[in-house]
Amino acid sequence: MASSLSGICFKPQIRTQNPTLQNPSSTQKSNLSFQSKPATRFSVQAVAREVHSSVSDSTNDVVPATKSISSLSAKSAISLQKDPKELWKRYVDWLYQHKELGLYLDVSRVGFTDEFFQEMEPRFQKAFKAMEELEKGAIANPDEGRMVGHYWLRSPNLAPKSFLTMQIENTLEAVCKFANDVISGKVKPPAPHERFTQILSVGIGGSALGPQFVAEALAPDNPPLKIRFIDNTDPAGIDHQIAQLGPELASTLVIVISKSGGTPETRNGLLEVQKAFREAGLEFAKQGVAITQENSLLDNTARIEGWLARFPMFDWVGGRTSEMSAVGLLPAALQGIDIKEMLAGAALMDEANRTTVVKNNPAALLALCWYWATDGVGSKDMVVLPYKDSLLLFSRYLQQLVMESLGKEFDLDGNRVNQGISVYGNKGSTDQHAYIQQLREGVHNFFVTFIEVLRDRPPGHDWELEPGVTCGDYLFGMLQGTRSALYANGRESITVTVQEVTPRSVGALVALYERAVGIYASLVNINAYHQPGVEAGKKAAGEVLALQKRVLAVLNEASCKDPVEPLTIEEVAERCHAPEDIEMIYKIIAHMAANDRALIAEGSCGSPRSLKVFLGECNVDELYA
Ligand SMILES: O=P(O)(O)OC[C@H]1O[C@H](O)[C@H](O)[C@@H](O)[C@@H]1O
Repeated sequence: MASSLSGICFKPQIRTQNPTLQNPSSTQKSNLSFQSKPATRFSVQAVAREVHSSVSDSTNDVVPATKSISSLSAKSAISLQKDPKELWKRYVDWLYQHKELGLYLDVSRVGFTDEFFQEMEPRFQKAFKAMEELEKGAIANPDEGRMVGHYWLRSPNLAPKSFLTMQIENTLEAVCKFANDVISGKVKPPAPHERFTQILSVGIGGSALGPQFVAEALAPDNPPLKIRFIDNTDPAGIDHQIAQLGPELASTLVIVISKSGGTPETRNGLLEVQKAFREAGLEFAKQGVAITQENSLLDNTARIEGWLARFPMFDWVGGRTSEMSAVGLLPAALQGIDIKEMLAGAALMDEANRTTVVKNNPAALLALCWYWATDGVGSKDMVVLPYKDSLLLFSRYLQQLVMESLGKEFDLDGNRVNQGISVYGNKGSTDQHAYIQQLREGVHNFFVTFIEVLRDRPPGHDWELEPGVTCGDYLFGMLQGTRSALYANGRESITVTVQEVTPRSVGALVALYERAVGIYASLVNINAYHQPGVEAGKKAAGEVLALQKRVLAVLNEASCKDPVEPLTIEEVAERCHAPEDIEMIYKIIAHMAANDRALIAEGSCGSPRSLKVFLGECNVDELYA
C-alpha cells in the first residue's frame, strides 16, 4: 500500500470533468488568480500559464477535461519531502522491481500523495479495462477503425484470431531465416561479392527511429552487417550516406521501410539510392528489400521489380510501435542482435503491466507520475536522461512514441483538449555540461526521467583510475548527484534502472513505454494510435510543390521568349493566378536561385521587390505539352 506521505504533498486532487471551467467567466478567472499566493509549489510562471490557459480555453472552446476546481485550489504551498528518513521510507515503499528482468522503477522523487493515488484508482481501473479490450482485439483506434496489436508481436498466442498468430509467427520465422542466410552468405550480392557487408535503411518516423535506437543500443562493435540510415529527403544527407558507402554499395543490402508504402521522403530516398546503383552499374533489385503493408505502392514496386525480399507490415501495428515487427527485427537480426531476447524482454514487461494493482504495474506507475507531474494536461516536459552512451537515442525514440501518441487536439468525446507531453533529452553526464544548469535553477517546466544502467562495462574490463574509483563510478556519481541536486531544488524525477543494456532489457524498455503511453492516453481520454495532425503539414507541402510547378511553367514561358523576359515576383504571382501566394512564390524562386535552377537578371533575393528572374534553359517542349 502507499506509504504515509504526510508533508510531501501539495498537488492537485484528481481532475474530474468540471463544467464550471469549460467557459470560465471573469469571476472564475479571478478565482483562479489566488493561485499565485506565495510559496505555491508551482512557479508563478506555471500558475500564470494555468490561468492563461484557462482564459484561452474559454476563447478557443478548449475543454480542460482533466481539470477541476479542486485541482487548481489544491496547489497550496508545500515542499517536496526532505526528511531523509521519510524519503528513504518513501523510496523503499514505492520501489518497483521486476526480478527476472533486473529492472527497477523508482518514483519516490515524484511528490504524488496518497490521496491523489487513491483518487486516480478508478481511472486506472478503467484504463486497465480498455487495455484488456485492446489486447483482445477491440477497435482501439476508432478514428482509423483499426485494432492495435503491437502487444501480440511478442506474444502471438494472445492475438484474437489464429490467422493473426500465424502471420506473426511466419513473419518472425522468415525474418530469422533471411537474416541467417544473409549473414552466412547463402543470400549474397551479385558476383564477385561473397557477402553483404552493409545495410542501408531507408525510412522515416516510426520506420526509422526504433531501428536507429536499437542499433545504437545493441549492435556489437563488429556486426556481421553495419547499418546506416537515410531518414530524410535532404539530398546532401543522402549523398553523404551513399558517399560513405563508397564501393561497398555493391555489397549493401538496402532495406526500404514504410508502413504506408507512400511516404514521400522514403520514396525520394529510394529513388536517390536507385540512381546511385544505376550510376555504379549495379542492379538494385538484387540488393533491395521492402518492409511494408501488402499491396502498398512500395510492395507493388518491389514485387514488380523482383526485389530480393519483401516482409509484411501489419495494418494493426502503428509505425511508432513497430520496433517488434519486421521493421525493427530484420535490421536488428542482420546486425547480430538476438531478436528473440528482445521479444522475450518485451513479453515479460507486458505481462508485468497486465496486473491491475497500480503499485505493482510499472507502466501504470509511470503514467501516474506523468499525470501528477504534468497536471494531466502536459504542463511540464519530460526530460529523458539515460546515463549510458548506447541509450543516446532513447529520448529521440520516445519523442515520437509519446508526442505523436499523446499530442492530440481532441479527446475521444470530441472535446478540444490539446493534450500532449513534450519529450527531450540526450544523455548524462554529457548534458550536465549543457542544460542541467537551467533544469536546476531556471524555469521549472519539466520533470526528469533518469535511465540508469548498473553494469558499467563487461566483466573483467574494469580498472580503478584512482584508488577505489572507476570511470563508471564517476558516471554513477554524476547521475546520483544530479538527481539529488534537482530534487533539493524541488524538481521531480523518476529513475528507471536496468542491470545492463541487453536485447532483453531494451525490449522491456520499449514495452514499458508503449504501455505507459497507452495507459496515460486512457487517463486523459484520447486516441493514442492515430496522428491526424501530421497530415496538415504533408498536405501543405504537396501544395507548395504544386505551386512550384506552376511557377516553373510561367518562368519557362517567359524564358522561351526572344528576347528572354525576366519577371518580377509580382508578375509571376499574377501569371500563376495566385497573388495571395506571393510570399511562397518568392520563397520558391529564392530556393530555385540558390540551386542554380533560376537565374537572377536584376536585384537580389535579399530585396524581393527588386528581383527579376528567368530560367537558364527554356524548355520549348513543355510550352506545347
Ligand atoms: O512508415 P510510413 O508509412 O512511411 O510512415 C512514416 C511516418 O509517417 C508519418 O509521419 C507518421 O506520422 C508516422 O507515424 C510514421 O511513422
